[in-house]
Amino acid sequence: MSNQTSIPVIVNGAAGKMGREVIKAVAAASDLTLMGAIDTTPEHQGKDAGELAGLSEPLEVPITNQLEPMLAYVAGERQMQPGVLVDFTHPDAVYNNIRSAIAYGIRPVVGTTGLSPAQLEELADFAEKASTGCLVIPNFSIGMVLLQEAALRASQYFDHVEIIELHHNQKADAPSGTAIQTAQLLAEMGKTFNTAIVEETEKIPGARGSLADEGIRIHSIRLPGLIAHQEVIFGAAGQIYTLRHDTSDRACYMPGVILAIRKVNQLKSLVYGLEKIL
Ligand SMILES: NC(=O)C1=CN([C@@H]2O[C@H](COP(=O)(O)OP(=O)(O)OC[C@H]3O[C@@H](n4cnc5c(N)ncnc54)[C@H](OP(=O)(O)O)[C@@H]3O)[C@@H](O)[C@H]2O)C=CC1
Ligand SMILES: O=C(O)C1=N[C@H](C(=O)O)C[C@H](O)C1
Repeated sequence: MSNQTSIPVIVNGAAGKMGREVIKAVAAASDLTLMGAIDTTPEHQGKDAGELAGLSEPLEVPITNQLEPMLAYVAGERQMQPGVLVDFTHPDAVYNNIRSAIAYGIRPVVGTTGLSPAQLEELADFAEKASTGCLVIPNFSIGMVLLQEAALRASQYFDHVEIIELHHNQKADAPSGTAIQTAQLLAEMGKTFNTAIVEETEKIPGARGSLADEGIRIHSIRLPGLIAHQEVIFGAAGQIYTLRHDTSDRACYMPGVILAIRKVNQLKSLVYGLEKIL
């Protein structure tokens, strides 16, 4: 692959659980070039990103905490395609990371969850004005897209639905970005779910989970031993219809991440959700 057709990629959160998977996936893709590996963890500064990710050979890309200089460096690289920032960091950091990338003309591919609706709106405005593509994808696995499609079909026939999301206990945000997106998609079907037939009293606050739009409830479970799992449970007289997705390895997200890196340069604004680019 010549430099002109190669896409330069910066991975932010490169020392994290997802970042390490992304480093391996980018290294294995012949049309992508890993230019930078950013992470704020002090003990990983200067380590080779490939070795940290478990590759047998070093990639000669050291982990650094210098995001802005790296964005500037890749933005100045005229012999390659426009650069892409893949972000798997932390809900507190992701908004500023996306703004910085767009300001440098680097296209963000964002897996980090926890952006508020107001932040997403602001970022969409910012990307639009800069005419820069940006992908925000709450879940990169094809299985989740299919689950959500099935849930939308089921919601045409069922008026009662609750979501349970189950994750490892290192997760910072709740509910998960995926559960929020699933509830949003269902709420957009134009009906109200779960009309109460009794007056409920929560004896312990939170017992009935969180209430999203259109009456949809989300329950969040955090336990060691879990990775990422979601159930959408529909109920009607005499029947229960359950949709479930289980993640057993973070490799499941990588085809979606690589597709997003390849597609984001064709966009001129912010796009939310993997289903929009399949
Ligand atoms: N969209 C999707 O399909 C998926 C999304 N996710 C989301 O991705 C995010 C990351 O998940 P995961 O990899 O499991 O988390 P990890 O905590 O394992 O990794 C995050 C890494 O980012 C580092 N970091 C934190 N803040 C910054 C910052 N400001 N700049 C650079 N690096 C930073 C962390 O360092 P330190 O630990 O020292 O803070 C850590 O090394 C979460 O929001 C998660 O919900 C996860 C899986 C799939
Ligand atoms: O933190 C995680 O692990 C995951 N986060 C994303 C989310 O919040 O939906 C995607 C997936 O569930 C894994």
